[in-house]
Amino acid sequence: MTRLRIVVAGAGGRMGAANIRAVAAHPGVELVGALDRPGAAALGKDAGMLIGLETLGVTLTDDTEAALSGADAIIDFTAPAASVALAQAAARHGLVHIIGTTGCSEADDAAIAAAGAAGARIVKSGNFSPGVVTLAALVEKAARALADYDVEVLEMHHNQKVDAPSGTALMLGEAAAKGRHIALKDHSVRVRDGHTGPREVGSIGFATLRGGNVIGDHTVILAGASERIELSHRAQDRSIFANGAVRAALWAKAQPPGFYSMADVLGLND
Ligand SMILES: NC(=O)C1=CN([C@@H]2O[C@H](COP(=O)(O)OP(=O)(O)OC[C@H]3O[C@@H](n4cnc5c(N)ncnc54)[C@H](OP(=O)(O)O)[C@@H]3O)[C@@H](O)[C@H]2O)C=CC1
Ligand SMILES: O=C(O)C1=N[C@H](C(=O)O)C[C@H](O)C1
Repeated sequence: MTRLRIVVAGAGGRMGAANIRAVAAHPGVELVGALDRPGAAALGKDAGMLIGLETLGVTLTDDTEAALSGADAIIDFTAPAASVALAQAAARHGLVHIIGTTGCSEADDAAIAAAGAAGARIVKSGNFSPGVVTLAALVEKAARALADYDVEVLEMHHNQKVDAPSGTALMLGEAAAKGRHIALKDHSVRVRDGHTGPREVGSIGFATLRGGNVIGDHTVILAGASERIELSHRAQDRSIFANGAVRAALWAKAQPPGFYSMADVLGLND
């Protein structure tokens, strides 16, 4: 059987290493390219060296067009501007584009969705762990069933994370909002400081913690008058995200061009 030919973008980053490792270990895919930004320290190195393996024969480059020639799919955990540019390249080349990048603006998301309409097969998720995607489905149900409970989303990540709230926290907030048939953007409280007054009824609150090397902890609290439900996920290794991304790439190859979620990959929307 032909293997899916994958380019890892952001190859010199934390998730880049996890993605190279996951691609190298999966029998159904092969690494054919490794991209990083112009000027990145890892350019010119072999991708295998970044993960302490033998050489893989793939050198990190900043030449997107060269890296994508002969590829079927991009796994991209980078930064919003890079993901928008790669989505447009994926549309031009008719590629699968798996996007884990968080912190995208509404305009970034619109440009990425447009690339899906223009020929790319895009799967974008704030979290590629099947456990988190399942948690989101549970949160949606709980928020619907406990319609008058206060929903708060708490997240903690390592001290190098640059965006807040995390993509996962926003995904869980969206799930709660969906359960309540409301738009998250009209009901979210992303920061509290000073004399805030009492909590607004029906709002969905976010709290962000940063420290150490925490990979990613998320808890959704549903607080009622006399009880509190807490739905939590703790990531113990970045391989859960990388393996989910490889799974999404293999799934997306068999789909028509478009914009998909990890819930689609897991069949939760069937
Ligand atoms: N959806 C999910 O399941 C997960 C999502 N993430 C998200 O993935 C993203 C990356 O996380 P992480 O690996 O920890 O971050 P890192 O900073 O370790 O890695 C990001 C990589 O992307 C590169 N990069 C940055 N800007 C550009 C650009 N404009 N063009 C090309 N490459 C670029 C960086 O290069 P340089 O270092 O040289 O700047 C670096 O190699 C974040 O948005 C994070 O939130 C993380 C884990 C799971
Ligand atoms: O930046 C990270 O590290 C992570 N980012 C994603 C997010 O923003 O939710 C996923 C995971 O929690 C790790």
